[in-house]
Amino acid sequence: MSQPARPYIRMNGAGNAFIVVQAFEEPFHPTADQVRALADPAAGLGGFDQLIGIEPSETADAFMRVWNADGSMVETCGNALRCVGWLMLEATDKEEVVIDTLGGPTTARRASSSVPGRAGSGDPEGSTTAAIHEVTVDMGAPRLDWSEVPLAEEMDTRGIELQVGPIDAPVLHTPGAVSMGNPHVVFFTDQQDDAFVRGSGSLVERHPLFPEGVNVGFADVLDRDRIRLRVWERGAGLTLACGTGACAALVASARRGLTDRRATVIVDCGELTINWDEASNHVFMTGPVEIEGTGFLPAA
Ligand SMILES: N[C@H](CCC[C@H](N)C(=O)O)C(=O)O
Repeated sequence: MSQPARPYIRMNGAGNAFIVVQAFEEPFHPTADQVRALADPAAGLGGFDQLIGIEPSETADAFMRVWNADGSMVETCGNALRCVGWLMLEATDKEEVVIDTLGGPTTARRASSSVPGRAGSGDPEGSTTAAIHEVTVDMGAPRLDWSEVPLAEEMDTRGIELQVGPIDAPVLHTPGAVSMGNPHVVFFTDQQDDAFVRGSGSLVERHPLFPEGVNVGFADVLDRDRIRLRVWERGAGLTLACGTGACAALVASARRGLTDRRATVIVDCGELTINWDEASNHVFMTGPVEIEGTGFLPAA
């Protein structure tokens, strides 16, 4: 008998696109090839940046498994933690939920009541067809030692020895390096057009300095509490938002004295509020969650 079709929820976190599969009752372990096939627009899912599985956990309310569109299974995903956090908050009716990942445990709670999304087609202003919810995730402490990012050799992660472009006039240089459970390098630049981000991001993503690859941030610090950020994501390319990337950009900026410990990170499709709390050393990320629709995965 053929397997019953598997339901999914299509969600986004500030534009970062996810297909979310509930795997509490039945395991969900797609191969890398199957993930890539599902990510292909020909699969009819509309493409995604990450595929997300929600699994049972003995130590948390759920375990979140993350696959990039290229099929790689990775440690964590900040925007998806808000989305899964919202689903678990709704399902458990708890004030906060613990979501474990390969990058460590995190905690999610509602940041405020749902706010109206875009007005429905022809509906009067304020009525909505898509509710947008604000969720705060405690992402835990940033990992700042070179060996935790990880880098291939010992360096000061506040500004590592890496440049892109001609040696005498590099277009990018001396980025910060941070792990939020997954590896990030953050360049400080106002060059953020698609071609530049794609060209240099794809170069750095697989640079030998990053043995596990790296997510490449392009941070334009606008003032002490505002950063404009674009990210070339490891295994997914240029995305509309990157939650762990926003956390890494704030931490890297604060470590260089460019911002305070709290800032609004402006991404292509919205804003994330990032607070690197001094007392706990934890990074808190607040941002939107949108449920776009549901469907069934094509047969394997
Ligand atoms: N591409 C990332 C995973 C997704 C991160 C991003 N979508 C986020 O919201 O944090 C990596 O390979 O580490």
